[in-house]
Amino acid sequence: MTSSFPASTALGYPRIGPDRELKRALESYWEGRSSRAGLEETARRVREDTWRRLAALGLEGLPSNTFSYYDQVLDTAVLLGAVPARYRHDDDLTTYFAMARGAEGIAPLRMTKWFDTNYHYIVPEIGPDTVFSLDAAKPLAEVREARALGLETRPVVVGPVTFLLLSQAAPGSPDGFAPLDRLDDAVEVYARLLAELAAEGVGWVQLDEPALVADRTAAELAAVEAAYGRLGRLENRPALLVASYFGDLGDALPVLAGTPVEAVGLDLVRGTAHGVEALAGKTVVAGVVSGRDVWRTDRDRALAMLLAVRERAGRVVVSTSCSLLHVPYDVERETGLDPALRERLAFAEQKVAEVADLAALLAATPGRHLPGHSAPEDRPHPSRVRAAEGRAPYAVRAAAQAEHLKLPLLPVTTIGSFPQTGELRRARAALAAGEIGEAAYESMVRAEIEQVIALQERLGLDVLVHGEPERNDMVQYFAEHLDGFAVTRHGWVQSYGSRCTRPPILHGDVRRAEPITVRWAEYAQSLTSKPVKGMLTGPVTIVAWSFVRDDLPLREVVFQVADAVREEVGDLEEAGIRVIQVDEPALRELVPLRRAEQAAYLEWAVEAYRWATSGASEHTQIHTHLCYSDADEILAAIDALDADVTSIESARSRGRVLGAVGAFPRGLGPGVYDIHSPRVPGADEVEHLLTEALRTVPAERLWVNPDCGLKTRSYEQVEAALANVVEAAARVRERLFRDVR
Ligand SMILES: CN1c2c(nc(N)[nH]c2=O)NC[C@@H]1CNc1ccc(C(=O)N[C@@H](CCC(=O)N[C@@H](CCC(=O)N[C@@H](CCC(=O)O)C(=O)O)C(=O)O)C(=O)O)cc1
Ligand SMILES: N[C@@H](CCS)C(=O)O
Ligand SMILES: [Zn+2]
Repeated sequence: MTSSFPASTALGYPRIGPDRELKRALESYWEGRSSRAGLEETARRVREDTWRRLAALGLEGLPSNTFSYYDQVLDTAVLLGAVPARYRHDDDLTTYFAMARGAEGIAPLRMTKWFDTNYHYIVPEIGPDTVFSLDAAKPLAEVREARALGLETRPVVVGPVTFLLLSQAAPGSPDGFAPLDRLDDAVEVYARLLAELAAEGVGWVQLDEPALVADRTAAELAAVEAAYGRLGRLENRPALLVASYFGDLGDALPVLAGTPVEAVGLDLVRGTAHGVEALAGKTVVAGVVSGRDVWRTDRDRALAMLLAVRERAGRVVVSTSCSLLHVPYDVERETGLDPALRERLAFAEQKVAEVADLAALLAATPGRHLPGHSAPEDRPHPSRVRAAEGRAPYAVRAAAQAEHLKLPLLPVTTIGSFPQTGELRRARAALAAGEIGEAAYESMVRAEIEQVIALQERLGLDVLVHGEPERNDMVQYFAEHLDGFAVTRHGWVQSYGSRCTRPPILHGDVRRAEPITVRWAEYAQSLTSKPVKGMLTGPVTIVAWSFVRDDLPLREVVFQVADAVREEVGDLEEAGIRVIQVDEPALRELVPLRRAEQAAYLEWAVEAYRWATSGASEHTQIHTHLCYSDADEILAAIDALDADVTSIESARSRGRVLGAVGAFPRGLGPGVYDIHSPRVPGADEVEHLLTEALRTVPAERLWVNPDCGLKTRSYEQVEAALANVVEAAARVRERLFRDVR
């Protein structure tokens, strides 16, 4: 049955296209500007180019089914037939995109973070009555497509345990039901998938199980044993690689070792080779080339690790630590980077070449340990954490701010960004290409600020924003204005669906040479007597959404950024800005996957935020904003940030969020407008949400705001939605006054 595993592989590859070809094809298809055939042709070309390139780079084991029109978890739900009835449509692609993006009158499935990355997956819904049925069309088609090019591939599918652990219970499921309860039924579909792939002549299949690198209960480990015991004992199946990544397998390693799977993938960058002896007799797919950073691999260190694993476990394959989905395509295109920096960098192409080189080196190294090299250890670092001298107590601040700002009850505000129009993005691209000058671009930004302020005054908002028109991205913009960062021209990484970011590269000591946002905030404030909220990205988020130097502990780097943010807060205050928001949407994202490490992280992350904001006077109102994450899990840390006002995503998961944060002791703005959907909420709906919020949040602490920034929406949607939000707040205020009288 088993052919031996090729000597080198990658667990997955980017799929948006080196020039974001898939993004453009998807958006054009969604907007009705192109046909399904056009989209399929772009997708086929992206896959073909990827396989050909990987083969040309010398990679032996090529992955397939790593392409996706939207998300690999959603693809797995389709593969298993787990499509909720409300999304079903005659056309399979219409069904698929309805789950991802919603359809007329139907909200999409929830979207959340993929482990501790900035990639977002679609959360499947599994209930006691979900009928699983195999739809193997996609993995089979990719195998055949590659074969037509003369290339054999290894289909990659999210494994059953991770799939079910990442799923949510379908609405109406009985209390106590968990999707993992359906393991046996799901595994039967995986069994049928393996049989179909075997019939197709597929030699190896990769089942991804990153959920196994987090703490797992005994019952969950038993599920791993049951699933891979059952799949391993199948008679007619391809050989199985169970791939773990983003950390150490820990207790799950001996469990997997006891199952009949042929290969186990280990992340040897974030994890260790601890316990690898247990895998003797299996193939270890050794992830020594990082899929999470952009640094060149230390060849000696990687080879030492490979030799140590070979000595202790036997068969070793050189691989990436995880899919390369999280890094850009090709550093060679970044001709604008300082050559000294570029030499230190490796994007997906360079990482694949490193894998192939290491495999050749390993094959040519007969010995065991490399003389002079032991398995690498972390270097000790001095720690430098600043203790923020706390601000005045909240009650004192609240009184000072009430006096200073004179805001109405239930103040209405937004999270910062207004729609980023095509015109603005095109102008920025033209500025970068030297087609227009700085002055022309800046006058466009100023005109946009004027319009955004005028719009908010017309609609009757209480705390205004300048709209962030000058920012390409809430992290990249700051990176472009701080020393210690480099930014790329083509380094796009998929964030969700067709949306991408270009994570900056934090390579040196971070320093703010001059104020960054002050002139825009000052200009906006000059146009209105209402308070304009200064808008900054917090230190944890700037670091979380960048590729970060690996020669300093993360907390050191975060504190360097916090210094810069603190200086900016001071300058905004000095310029007369009375409300300052410091966003930390990535606070949850960096929480370590293992519980034992979480408290220490949260402690320094909170301390960094407080350092960034605690220089502000008691009259200055500090806001923070969080989104894209389950705030309930880090509530104590959010509380400890000590911001005067916290806005939080909640329009879609109301009950859960309010249940958790309702008793928050300072200002709270649970989002009342789901900005991820093109839908415009009605005033009645917002009024209902506010009324509901008032059951747990006292009126004097309740704020009214959308879930997140408005940059992905159109002005048409935003104007209509904000008008309804203002109207709803006015109605509720009126009701509150009536009740008092
Ligand atoms: C809040 N979110 C963010 C995350 N990470 C970030 N780094 N930033 C975030 O805001 N993580 C969690 C969430 C994820 N959400 C999003 C939401 C939206 C996007 C998004 O819209 N991305 C844009 C790219 C944005 C950008 O940087 N644009 C540049 C480049 C403009 C451009 O592409 N120009 C074109 C020509 C113009 C044209 O024809 O339109 C070109 O150069 O070819 C800019 O504005 O200057 C996206 O389009 O994907 C991402 C994450
Ligand atoms: N101020 C940012 C936060 C997004 S999380 C925005 O409004 O887009
Ligand atoms: Zn947000």
